[in-house]
Amino acid sequence: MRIALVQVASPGDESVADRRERVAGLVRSAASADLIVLPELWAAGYFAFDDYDREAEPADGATVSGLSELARETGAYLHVGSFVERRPDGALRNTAALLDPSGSVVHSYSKIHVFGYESKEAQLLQAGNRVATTDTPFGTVAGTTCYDLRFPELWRCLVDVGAQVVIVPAAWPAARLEHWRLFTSVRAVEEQVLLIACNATGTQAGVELAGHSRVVDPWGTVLAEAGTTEGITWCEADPAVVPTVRKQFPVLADRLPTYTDLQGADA
Ligand SMILES: O=C(O)CCC(=O)C(=O)O
Repeated sequence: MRIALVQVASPGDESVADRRERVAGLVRSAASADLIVLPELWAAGYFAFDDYDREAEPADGATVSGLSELARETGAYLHVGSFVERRPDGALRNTAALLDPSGSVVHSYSKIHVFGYESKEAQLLQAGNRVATTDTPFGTVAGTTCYDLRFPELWRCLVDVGAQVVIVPAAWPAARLEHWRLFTSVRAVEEQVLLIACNATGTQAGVELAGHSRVVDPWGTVLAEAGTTEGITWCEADPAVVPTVRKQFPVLADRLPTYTDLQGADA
């Protein structure tokens, strides 16, 4: 499969309408991909906390409907990154969606671990509380978002529900680039998944984003890694690598049924 990671900058002096048009151009130039992936909250800008309420949209709002047309036009699976979703009850969430080539939403995920360190996300957004998978021609796909990378329990849960490919939109700061590299590699190896992570780049509200979008296979091979500029990073990946590695090195099968029994006194 041919993957296009579309690394986007969201400068504060650009209107959201202009950004949507610019990103549409980038997505069009990735039309030969089987899967196109965008970063976390690229339209509003992750660090533009004061704009979240104004830019919030319903699940079928400007981000999903605009990109749904582009999925049809390009004939690719298109991961919209994430957007500030206004739920029917008024709550706001950081929601990601995957569109199939007909433009239909086939997977959606609201970020479970909202981020509170030097971030207002945890104050402003409601945490999601569900994981799910969807079957695609390139395997069983699940999503998580950015900070979720730090929580192995969540990633194990994705494996338990059948994930083979995990798509991760992010707005990970440059200050912790080495953590980004470590976690994307470790989660791919630990969970034996094909991990496709698209990060934001540029500077937002004085915070420099790391870029370095990555694709890592279950053996830990980095199939692609972007630099820090905005644009498309291409990657060829063979989704069969997941069942192959899981069969040849069946570490997931060696998990104990439960680990809670290990706590406390020696038995
Ligand atoms: O965990 C980190 O260091 C970055 C997390 C983050 O920026 C996010 O979740 O948007």
